Amino acid sequence: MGRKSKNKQDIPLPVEIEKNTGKTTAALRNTLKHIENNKAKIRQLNQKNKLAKKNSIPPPENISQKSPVSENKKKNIPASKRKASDPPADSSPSSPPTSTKKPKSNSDSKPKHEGWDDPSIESEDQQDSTIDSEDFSDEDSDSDESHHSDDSDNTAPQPSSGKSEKDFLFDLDSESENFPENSALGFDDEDDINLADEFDSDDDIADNDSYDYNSSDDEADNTIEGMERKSKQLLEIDSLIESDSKKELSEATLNMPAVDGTELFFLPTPEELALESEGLKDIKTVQMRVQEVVNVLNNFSRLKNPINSRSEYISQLKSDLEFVYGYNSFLINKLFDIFTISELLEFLEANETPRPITIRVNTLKAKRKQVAQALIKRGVNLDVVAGKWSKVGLTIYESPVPIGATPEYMSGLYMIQSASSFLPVLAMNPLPNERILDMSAAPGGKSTYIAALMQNTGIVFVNDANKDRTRALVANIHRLGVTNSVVSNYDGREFPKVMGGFDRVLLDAPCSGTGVISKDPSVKTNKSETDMGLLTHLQKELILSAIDSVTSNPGENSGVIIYSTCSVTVDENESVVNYALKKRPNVKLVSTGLDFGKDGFTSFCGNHFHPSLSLTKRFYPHTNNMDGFFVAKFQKLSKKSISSSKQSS
Ligand SMILES: C[S@@+](CC[C@H](N)C(=O)[O-])C[C@H]1O[C@@H](n2cnc3c(N)ncnc32)[C@H](O)[C@@H]1O
Repeated sequence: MGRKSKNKQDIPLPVEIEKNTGKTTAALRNTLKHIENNKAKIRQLNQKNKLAKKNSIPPPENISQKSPVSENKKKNIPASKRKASDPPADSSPSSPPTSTKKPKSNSDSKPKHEGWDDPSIESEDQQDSTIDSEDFSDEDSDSDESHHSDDSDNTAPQPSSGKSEKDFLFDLDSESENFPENSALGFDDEDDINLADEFDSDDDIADNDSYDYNSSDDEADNTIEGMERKSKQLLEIDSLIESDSKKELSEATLNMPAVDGTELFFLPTPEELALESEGLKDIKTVQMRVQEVVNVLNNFSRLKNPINSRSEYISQLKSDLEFVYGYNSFLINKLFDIFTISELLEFLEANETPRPITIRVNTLKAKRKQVAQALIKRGVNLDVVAGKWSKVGLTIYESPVPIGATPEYMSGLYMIQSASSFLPVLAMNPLPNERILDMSAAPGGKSTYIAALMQNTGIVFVNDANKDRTRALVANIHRLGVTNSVVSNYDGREFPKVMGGFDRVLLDAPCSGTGVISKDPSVKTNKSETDMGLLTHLQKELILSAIDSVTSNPGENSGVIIYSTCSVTVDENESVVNYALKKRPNVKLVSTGLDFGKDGFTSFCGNHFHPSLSLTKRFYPHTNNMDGFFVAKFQKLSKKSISSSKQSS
């Protein structure tokens, strides 16, 4: 992972550069140094060649095409786009050697990282090249100068000694043929290394390449084959220089300071990522990287680096979050769309710790105070549910006895139920003597609450498509003393054909469970795009059935449909509700009456929902310390109000 340090430059930069682009100077300095090392080696060979060679044999025309130098010039590659190994456009045998410390023209750019298109960086590059030419004096300048004249144009070079551009290809001659036998670059003797710091600009690559165009080793080397071979070697050297330079540039940038001098963070290199993908991934390192990347993304204009784009940081963050928290990329992407980065981290963290256990006192059998006292006597540490929004909830902090096996539990004085699952029932506001449907009811936490609020009057149809789950439903109904319920086992989509005319319907829909990950961590990985598609399709069908099951001529306070999920995804919530609004113009959204939680999205990822979606509510583990939940409340319009609204429009 890339760490960073303060800029240790000892050469004062012009104020503008320090302020705006000083961050790249260290990188460029290192890159230049590297290039100069290589150039020094090339130059040394040329000098050896010069001594050894007397004759000049002009090369055949076609061979020049293979030179990277002439290739770039032919293509007229702008300086700012050239690679580290490319010579500047004005580099030619007639260019002045940088050892003269002559300020370079703007076109005389340093090697640049591809994609650095920030103008501020470019200007720094230019500045830096001047600094570097002072930094790294060229003791060979005399000999070099004899081959150059001042050249500020960007056109094809004109050799001062009357040789054509093609001639510049033949400067390494016989010694260059020995490269492969030595080190990676073909140079390994110590003298070469000592020469490394003597050159001052990448112009010299071209200069050196073209240096000894007169030389020839022997006749064989002046054949087309020999020249081609040499050309090939040049290309290989160029490519080695380029790859090494890029690597060094990337390493050097790790030491760059931010604009304001604070430390910069850089993403891992491809090599580091490759190691990680082979299993060498350390959780602590990745956790630290998550923090660093979040910090950069939250202060991007200040802490951005010139190498990586915002989307690269984000994709690294996503992959790191998947690793640290164990999510699949499908879900991480979904969550990224919902939350800001900081909020996402809070959400993911909250999912790592269980929510407090809550119980709902069954008011059909007891009062909250009685249950609280009975449990306290058993050593249970509890309190009323925070926020005063519930009169029946107790939060259990600690219990020396299993809270699902106390005599109070067995006798139906309470139900173990997450605080968030009280909410749809409160929003529904069931009244005594009503006719109510709980379309997907098992195991019955909400339906038994509905029955309690109705004081066991009226009738509650409790339905679930899963027969096995209806057993738990029946057991809870018995335990809690519910006597106004009928249990059924239909696919909810069969309503209202099975029966209709309800005052209120609850659709606590089957969902992905992304709000209850702390209870069921398998949710982190068990859903794919396809699963989500199938699920939302079912949810849409069920909500239309729920709407259609409500009486078509409701009273002013009835005709209510509650849609809820224990998921936080927009696909399962706002999108489903918006779909229902479109498909059923006889319903509207009304306030849930819940005065906390976040308003639902009215637009999301470029999609615009009906503005009334703001009346829906979202609840999150990290903000409400309860399971993630979504609640929407529809009201069916009476025939009368539909016809009057038609008339007015
Ligand atoms: C979130 S759970 C309901 C929890 C319940 N409301 C409670 O408070 O205890 C969703 C339920 O929907 C049921 N279900 C799934 N598909 C269904 C369908 N097509 N029709 C009716 N119920 C369905 C599942 O069996 C599951 O019990």
